[in-house]
Amino acid sequence: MEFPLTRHLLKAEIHCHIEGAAPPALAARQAEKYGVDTSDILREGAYVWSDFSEFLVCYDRVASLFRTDEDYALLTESYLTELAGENTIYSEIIVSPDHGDRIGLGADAYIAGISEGIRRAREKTGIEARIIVTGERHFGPESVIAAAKYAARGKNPLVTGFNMAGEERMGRVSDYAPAFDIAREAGLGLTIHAGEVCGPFSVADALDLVRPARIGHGVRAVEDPELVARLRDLGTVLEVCPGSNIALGVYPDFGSHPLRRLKQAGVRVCLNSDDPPFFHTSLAREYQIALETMGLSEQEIDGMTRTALEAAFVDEEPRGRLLARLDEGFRPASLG
Ligand SMILES: Nc1ncnc2[nH]cnc12
Ligand SMILES: [Zn+2]
Repeated sequence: MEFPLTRHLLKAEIHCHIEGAAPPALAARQAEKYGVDTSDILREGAYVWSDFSEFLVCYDRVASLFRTDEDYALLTESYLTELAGENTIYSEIIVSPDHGDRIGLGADAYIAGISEGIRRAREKTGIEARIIVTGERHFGPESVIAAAKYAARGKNPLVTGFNMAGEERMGRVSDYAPAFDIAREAGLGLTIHAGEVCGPFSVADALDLVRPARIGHGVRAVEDPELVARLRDLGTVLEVCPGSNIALGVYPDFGSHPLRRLKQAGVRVCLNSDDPPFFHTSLAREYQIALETMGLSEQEIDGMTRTALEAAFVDEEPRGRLLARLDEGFRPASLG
């Protein structure tokens, strides 16, 4: 789908799960290739799930359809090429070594395939990308700690950050804090899914125990004004994914989504797609909704792109180049 109103704006995102970027048509081809019955999760060209728990099951099933390094190279290359076609200059991809292990590919080959996809897309389009290793909370603290140890080995220079995704209602952040200690010690950037399904306590726990530079979602912090002030004062960046929040029923519609309120309260926020085809969205659609439905100006949207690049887990040299591109690239539609 085309989103012409924000076509001219340069874009960046720092929160997209690689398997969550798989278009249903590609997942169907993968299922055919490996002889897997997906009739319960894939119907009429769309993923089938009805709530957050079912979404996570569906996600893990789709992940299991990608089984070789080349499968992952193709998925990554096609996602980034599509993003570049929407004027995106930077993307951070969230990857889970557990998925590589679960299909018997192994984490090294899994990440090598994703890195190859990044290389191919960059060569074709110039898009820059980095990899954020994530632990999956519903696989338990041991697996999240193992993911952190894996990321901390620092074998691949494209791996620049550590995250925790998955079932936010499982356990407390304190159970998983040792994983973040390992990642911090290794110099990785830290971000954590919090305040998406659970309320402000989850964001407060993350700030207390993980001290992340960024939080995945974090939107439910809006329910606690003191927490909002704390996020503002700390300068913590919220990786906001409005389309995901609406699809998962965190908010009933874009009119009630707190992105604008958080931004007006001085919290640093940026736009992200999360798992675009699962939520019938794309980064371009998120930009268009921010403009058309949430009433943000082009300047404000461009400011969020700047925030994403400022908060990106990338070295200063490429960051400088990306920010310079953004500065050169900004032309409000009204100026033609
Ligand atoms: N929105 C989301 N929340 C938590 N874990 C996820 N994994 C993929 N998408 C996710
Ligand atoms: Zn996410």
